Amino acid sequence: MTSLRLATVHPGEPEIFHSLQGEGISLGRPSVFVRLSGCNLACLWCDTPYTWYFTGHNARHRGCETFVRRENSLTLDIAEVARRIAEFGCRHIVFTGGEPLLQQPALAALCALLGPDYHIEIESNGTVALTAAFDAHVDQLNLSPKLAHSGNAADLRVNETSLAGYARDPRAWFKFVVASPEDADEIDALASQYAIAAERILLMPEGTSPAVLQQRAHWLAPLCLDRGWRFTDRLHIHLYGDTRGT
Ligand SMILES: Nc1nc2[nH]cc(C(=O)O)c2c(=O)[nH]1
Ligand code: SF4
Ligand SMILES: [Mg+2]
Repeated sequence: MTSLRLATVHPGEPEIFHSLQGEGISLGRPSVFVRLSGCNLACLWCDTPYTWYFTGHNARHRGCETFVRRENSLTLDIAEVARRIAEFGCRHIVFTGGEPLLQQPALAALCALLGPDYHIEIESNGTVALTAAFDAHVDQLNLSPKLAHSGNAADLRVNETSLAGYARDPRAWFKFVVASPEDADEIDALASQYAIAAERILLMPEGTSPAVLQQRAHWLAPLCLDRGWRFTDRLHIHLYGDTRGT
C-alpha cells in the first residue's frame, strides 16, 4: 500500500481542491491541486507554513507560531487520492506543498494509477531532482528557487546539480518570488550562471493580501518590462484571499 503525506484544509480533511491556477505560466487554468506535507526549506515568509512548520521545528517564521502535525497533515493511500482527484472531472493536476518532490515514489505510483490522460504540473523549490520513475509523468515544472530574503542558507536553497538539470529541461519555468527591486540582481546572477533564458523567467510579488500584491506590482511590472522577464500575479489571493483549499 503506497500513501502520500498530505496537508489538511482542516483536521482530518486532505487539501485536494479544484481551483484556477493562480500563479505562473498556466495562470487561470482550471486544475486539481494536491498539497503535500513536508518541506526541506524554511522560508521566513512561506505562505503555507502549516505544511512544515510543526511543533519542535527550530526555524523562524515571520508572523506565526508552529502548527500541530497531526491536525495539519495526514497520510492517505494513493488509491483514495486518485479517487478524489477523479471526482473533479478535471484533467489538469498541480502537485504542490511544501515540497512535493520529497515524495516522488508515491507520486509516480499515483500517476501510474491515474493513467496517461492527465496533465501533471509541479510546484517545487527546485532543490530536488526528478527521479526517473516520476520524470516520465511530469508535463510541466514551476520552479521557485529561493533568494537570500527567504532566510535559507545559500547551500540549502540552491542545489547546483538539480538547478543545472532543470535549466536544460524544456518543461521547466522559473518563478521567482520577489520582495524588493534589489532581488533582480540575484535573479540576474542565477540566470547567467545556469543559462536560463529571460523568456522562461517569471517574477511574482511576495504577498498574501491583494493590497501588498498591488503595491509591489507598481515597481515589479516596469522591472519585468525592462529585463524581458514575465510578470505573474497571484490570482487566487485576489479571488479568495489567503485561505486553504483555494
Ligand atoms: N489557486 C491556486 N493556485 C496556486 N498556484 C500555486 C499554488 C501553491 O500554493 O503552490 C496555488 C494555490 O494554492 N492556489
Ligand atoms: S520552499 Fe515553498 S513550501 Fe518550503 S518553506 Fe519555502 S515557500 Fe514554504
Ligand atoms: Mg503557494
